[in-house]
Amino acid sequence: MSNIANDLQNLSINGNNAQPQQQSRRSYVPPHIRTRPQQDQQPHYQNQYDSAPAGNNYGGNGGYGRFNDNRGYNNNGNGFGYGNRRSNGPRNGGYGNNNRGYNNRGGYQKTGLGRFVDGKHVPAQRNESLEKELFGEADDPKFQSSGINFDNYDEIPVEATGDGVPEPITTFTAPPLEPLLLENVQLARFTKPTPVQKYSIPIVALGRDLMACAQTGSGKTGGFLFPILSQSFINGPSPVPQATSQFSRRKAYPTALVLAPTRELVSQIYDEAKKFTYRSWVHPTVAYGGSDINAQIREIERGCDLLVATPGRLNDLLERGKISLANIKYLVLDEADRMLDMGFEPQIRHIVQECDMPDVENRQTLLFSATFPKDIQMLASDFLKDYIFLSVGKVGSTSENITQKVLLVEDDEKKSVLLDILTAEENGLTLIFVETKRMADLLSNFLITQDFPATSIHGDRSQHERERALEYFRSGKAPILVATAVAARGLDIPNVTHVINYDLPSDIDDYVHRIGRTGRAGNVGVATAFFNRGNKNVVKDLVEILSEANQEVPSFLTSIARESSGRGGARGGARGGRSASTRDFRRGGNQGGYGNQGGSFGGYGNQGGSFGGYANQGGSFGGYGNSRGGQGYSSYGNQSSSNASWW
Ligand SMILES: Nc1ncnc2c1ncn2[C@@H]1O[C@H](COP(=O)(O)OP(=O)(O)OP(=O)(O)O)[C@@H](O)[C@H]1O
Repeated sequence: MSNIANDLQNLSINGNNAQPQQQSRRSYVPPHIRTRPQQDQQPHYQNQYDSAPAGNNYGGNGGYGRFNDNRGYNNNGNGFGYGNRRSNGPRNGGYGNNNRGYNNRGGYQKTGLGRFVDGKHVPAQRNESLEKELFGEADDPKFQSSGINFDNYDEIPVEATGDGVPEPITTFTAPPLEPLLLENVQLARFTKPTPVQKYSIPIVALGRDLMACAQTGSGKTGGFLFPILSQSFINGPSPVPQATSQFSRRKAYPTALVLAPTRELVSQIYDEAKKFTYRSWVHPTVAYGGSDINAQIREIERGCDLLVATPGRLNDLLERGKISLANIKYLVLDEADRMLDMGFEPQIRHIVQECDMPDVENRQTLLFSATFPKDIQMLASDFLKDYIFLSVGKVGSTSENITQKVLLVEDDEKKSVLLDILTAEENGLTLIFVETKRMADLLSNFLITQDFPATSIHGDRSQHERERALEYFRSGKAPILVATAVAARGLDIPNVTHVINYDLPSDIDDYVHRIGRTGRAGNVGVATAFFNRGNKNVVKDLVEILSEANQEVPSFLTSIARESSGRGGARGGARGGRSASTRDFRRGGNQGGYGNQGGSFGGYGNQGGSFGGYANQGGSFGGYGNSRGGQGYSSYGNQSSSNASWW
C-alpha cells in the first residue's frame, strides 16, 4: 500500500486509534473556536474567570469595537462581565439599561465588532488579517468562486406568489442594502445577486414572511443572511428584557435564529455569517451537538445576536436557561423541508411554539430549501403568516450545471464499476453516497486498500472524526469522501467535480440534494447514479428529474419506468409524486391533487400501498387532516426518525 493510502487508512475509520498519541491527548476544540486569533482568546479567558480588570484597560484595544465606546462597558463602571459577578462587585449596567443590550453583558468583544450608537450603525475599524482570514484572496481554492455559468442563473424563470410581492433588486447597491453589508458582499467578491437573493432582499425588507425554493448551490444562504443582516444593521439591537435574577443576566437574547439539520451545515452557515457581520454590531454564534456545550455556552455569554444552531443542541441550551428567544425578530429554517419532516418537526415545534419566541405575527419567518414537497408546504403554513412563495426554476429541480448520468449496475458489480470510474478521474473531489453507515465504512476501507485516498463521514463517527474527514476532503488530502445522507444537504465544498450515488436514496428529493454538492455557484459538475431494479421506487421521479434538467434519459430507465407505472405499484416521490409538488400549494387549480396528496401521505405512512390505494384514500383535504394525526403520519415519522439514525 502506498504511503498516502497508509496515512488515510489511519485516518479513515475509527481514526481515534490511529491518532498520534500527542494529538489524542489534546482536548477537542470546536472549529469555530479553533481559528480565533490568539489575541482574542486571552483577554476573554481572563475576563471570564479572573476578577475583572478595570474597564478602561480594555478601552485602548483598537479594533475591539465596542470596548472603545464610552457608552459601553466603561461607562457602566463595573469592569467587565463574569469576573465581576463572581466577586460580587456592584453590578450596574444589567439588561435593559440601554438599548445596546449585550454591551452591558459580557466584557469580551470579538475582533471586528462595531456598535450601534444613537440610532446609527458605527462599523469597527478594518482589520487586514481578519479580512484575509474571512474572505481569502481572489482565486484562493479554499473559497468557492463563481463558475462560467453563473450568469445563466438570470435565465431561470422565477415565480413569486402571494399578495403584494415587491419588485426584485437587480444589483447589489446601498440602498436597499445597508452600506456595511454592501462592503462585505464586495469583499466576498459577489458582483451580482443570484435570483433568490434578488427577491429575498426586498421581501424581507418589507417585513414579509417567505418560503423560498431555489436550486442547490444558487445562493440561498445569502438569500437569508443578506436581508436579515441588512435590516439588523439598519435597525440596531432590540432592548433586552430586564433581568429577573442573577442567572437570567447571563442569558443571551439573539435577534435572529437560523436552524439547520446538521452540525457541519450550521458550522458552514456560521462561517458565512462571520463574513457578512464583519465590523458590524451583530455578533454571530454557533451551537451544535457533539462538541463541548460549555465552550459553546461561554461563547454565547460573550454575546449572541445571530444564533445558528441544530435543533437538539438549541433545545438543550433553552432547557439550561442559557438562551431566551424572546427577542427573535427573524427565524430561518434552512433545509426547511428536512426541518419540518417528522424527524425534526416535534423539536422545531417545541422551539418555535412552546418556548418564549414571539408568535408568528410578531416575528418574520423565512423557510429555504431546494425541495418543498407539498405536504411539508402545508405543514409549514403553521409557522408562517401571509407569506410569499418564491420558486426559482421548478420546485425541486436540479441545476443544468450538473451533468447527470445513470448507469445500470447490479449490486455485485458496483465496486468494480466504481474503481473504473475513479481510475479515470483526473482531478477534483469525488463524493460517493451510500445508504448505510456500515457501507460508508466498508467502502472507504475498500478504496483505501485499492490505493485510493478516501475517507468517510457518517453519524457514527465522532464529531472530531467527521470534521477531520471533511477537512481532508476539502483540502484534497483525501479527494474521495464516502458519505451517508449526513453530507447530502447544504455543504458547499469548492471543487467537488463528481457526485456518485453508489446507492440511490429512496426519496428523490434526497437525490436532488446529494447531486447538488457539485455544480454550485455556476460551476459545472457530474453526477453518476448506479441504478438497478432495487431502485424501482424512484424510477419515475428520476426520469422526470432528468427530463426537466434536459439530461439524457437512458432507454433502460424509460422502460423500467413504463413497466413500473404499468403495474401501478412502484411510484416515486413517496409523498405525492413530483408533479404534485412543483409549485406553491396554495395556488388553485389542483384541489383534486391536494386531496390526493392527503391520501398519499397516509399511504406513505403505511409504507408503500399501491398507487390504486393512494387514489382511494385521497380525494379530500380531510384525508390529509386524518393522516396527520393518525396512523399514516406516525409511520412516516418513524421512517424519518430512523433516517436520522442511519445517516
Ligand atoms: N451573489 C453571489 N455571487 C457569487 N457567488 C455567490 C453568490 N451568492 C452565493 N454565492 C456562492 O455560491 C455558493 C453556493 O451558495 P449556497 O451555499 O448559499 O447555496 P444554496 O443555494 O444554499 O445551496 P444548497 O441548496 O446546497 O444548500 C457559495 O459558495 C456562495 O459563496
